[in-house]
Amino acid sequence: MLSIRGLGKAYGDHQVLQQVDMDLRPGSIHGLVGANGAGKTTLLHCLYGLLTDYTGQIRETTGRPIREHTGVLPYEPYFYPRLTGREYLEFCLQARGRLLVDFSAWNSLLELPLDHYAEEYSAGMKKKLALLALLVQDFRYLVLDEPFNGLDMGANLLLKEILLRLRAQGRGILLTSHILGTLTETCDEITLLAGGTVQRHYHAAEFGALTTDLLDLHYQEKVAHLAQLLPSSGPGTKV
Ligand SMILES: Nc1ncnc2c1ncn2[C@@H]1O[C@H](COP(=O)(O)OP(=O)(O)OP(=O)(O)O)[C@@H](O)[C@H]1O
Repeated sequence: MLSIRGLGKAYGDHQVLQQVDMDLRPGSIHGLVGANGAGKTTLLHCLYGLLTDYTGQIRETTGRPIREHTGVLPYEPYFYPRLTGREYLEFCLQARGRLLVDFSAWNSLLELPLDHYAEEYSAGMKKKLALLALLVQDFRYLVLDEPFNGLDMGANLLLKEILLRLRAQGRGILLTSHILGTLTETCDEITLLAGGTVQRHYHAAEFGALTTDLLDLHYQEKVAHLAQLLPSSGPGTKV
């Protein structure tokens, strides 16, 4: 299990995370939600070791090195210029000292033009390529930053199915998303980050409360304010 205890991270004077506790269990899908700027990506970067200047403790409870056993899907995957999709996949495997594999079976699902330059892919295709690089490797944990974002509807459904099957195989998956329905359909538990800390952990039976908690009083105040800015009987309203 990946265990996060008392995690704190600041950028200069800006304390983004404080006293965050969270677990990622093998064989489970854990969603991380929170408003823009709540610190979700920062938490994922601490977990994977892309950021190291944090306080608190992040460890794999059986002592496995986290990086070696964890695959990460960044929010905006980066691709080197002049590298085809296939070369990118080969690069990912070689960088981890893994044997090259045949990508065709997986790619028959994602249907990418692997011999074209990756930097020329559309945003959704880039996300699929970065996903493909994870799927052809055998990770115990997957950390996915907005994996559904940018994918077409078919790919979204397929990704949901892939995640459920990876979970059934015992993988632990941590993902962020702003699409509540997708999260509640796939996750076993969801953590809500607010004000830099965990506002609440929800188990599946409690997901109903999540919508209410997200659309809190603050949101109701904004809707009331919007009604003043855009009154229903505006200048263009026919009478
Ligand atoms: N490299 C950085 N330097 C300074 N501040 C940063 C840096 N990266 C993020 N931040 C700040 O940290 C806070 C949390 O950012 P983060 O990207 O973790 O949020 P998030 O929850 O992933 O947001 P979103 O839902 O918009 O993706 C924000 O206030 C952001 O401005």
